[in-house]
Amino acid sequence: MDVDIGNALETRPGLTEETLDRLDDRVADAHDRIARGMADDEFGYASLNLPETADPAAIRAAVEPFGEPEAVLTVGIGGSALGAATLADALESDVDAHFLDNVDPDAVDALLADLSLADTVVNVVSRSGTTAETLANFLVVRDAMDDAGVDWTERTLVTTGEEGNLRQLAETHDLPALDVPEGVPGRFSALSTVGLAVTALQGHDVEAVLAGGRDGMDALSGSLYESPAYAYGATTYALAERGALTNAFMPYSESLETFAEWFAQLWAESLGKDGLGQTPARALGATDQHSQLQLYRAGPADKLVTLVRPTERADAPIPETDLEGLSYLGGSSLGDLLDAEFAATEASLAAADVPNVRVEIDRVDERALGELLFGMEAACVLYGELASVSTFTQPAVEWGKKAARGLLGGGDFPEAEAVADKREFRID
Ligand SMILES: O=P(O)(O)OC[C@H]1O[C@H](O)[C@H](O)[C@@H](O)[C@@H]1O
Repeated sequence: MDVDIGNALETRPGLTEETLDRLDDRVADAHDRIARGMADDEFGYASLNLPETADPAAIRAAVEPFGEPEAVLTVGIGGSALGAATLADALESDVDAHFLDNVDPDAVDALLADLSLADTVVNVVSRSGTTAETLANFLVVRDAMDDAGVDWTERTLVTTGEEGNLRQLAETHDLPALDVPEGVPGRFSALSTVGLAVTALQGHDVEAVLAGGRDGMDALSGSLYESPAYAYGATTYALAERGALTNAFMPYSESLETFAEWFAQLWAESLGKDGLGQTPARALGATDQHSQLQLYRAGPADKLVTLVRPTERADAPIPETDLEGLSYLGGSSLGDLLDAEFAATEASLAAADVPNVRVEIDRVDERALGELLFGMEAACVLYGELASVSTFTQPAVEWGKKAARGLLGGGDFPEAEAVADKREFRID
């Protein structure tokens, strides 16, 4: 993973080389703290050890009994879905990957109506083993399997923590089960059993993903000038301090569209604390050049744009044409066009003094994705250290979870009482 922060210098807001030098002293201290946390396998920091601690053989052994399925249906939400979805949407496979990460009845119905459940592995994932959406969806899927005459105990893989409803279910029915590693919050679990079981079921190279993560580990050092991940974390932090409160994350590859969704959870849930944080906005190049870019270039000077791309990709020629005015396209390729769009967006933002950072990987493959996922996690942890926030907790999300559970009669949660305080001011 390469990071180019040149277009974050002398912009509005922006950094100077002196700012970066001063920041670099703080990066050294933050790196020491991170390295200590990793060495002690402290909660959260342990996630950065996953490229070395994850066990690909255990993952392969757990998926082996399922043979070569037609599809894998993951039932999970947030960090229990987005890491696997990022890898699945980036890498091509003959095994379709579907994700039930919402409880919209129409969407659930439509997905189940289209699936041949007899040829599908159901991969139910929840770190806590208690998340209402995941368990409700699983009960619906299990019922659908019964209705289709499929023995659900034969077609279900469980990935969960030591306790919780899901662990009990796995034990009661002797289901194949993988453990969520200790000390790893959901949004940092892509490079573990949580993210990689689907990768294995789809026939991808799990070892290569982890090798990419190790490339990222090897690249960490006590200076932002030597570590692309830290350069990204330090730059985004310093820009946020100076008013760049939105980070528009814009991959120039459809295969990385879900990666932007994964990034959004990582950035929002980890860094949105104590009145601080940077709002992740999801965009896609070149599509959003024709919509959101207007705001990014000419709206309030409170943003930075992160432009992500693979430097090598498959290409498709644009046929020659005698259509008037279009000869400049003929003989070129869609890849050339996308690269020109990328360069044009970068230049257009820079010309308007909008800070932007370029993140590049060689190509979209297992190894580069492993490095990219690890790199963004390390960037996020560094940002959290610099901002002194509690990167690995999510109390605001938990609040809502408790309120919803209380409303459904799932326990006595004072948070649920706040629902009655809703102010009304209706206009009919
Ligand atoms: O894996 P689970 O325990 O089911 O949690 C799934 C998601 O639930 C919560 O909303 C947390 O804030 C997320 O960080 C987590 O990824």
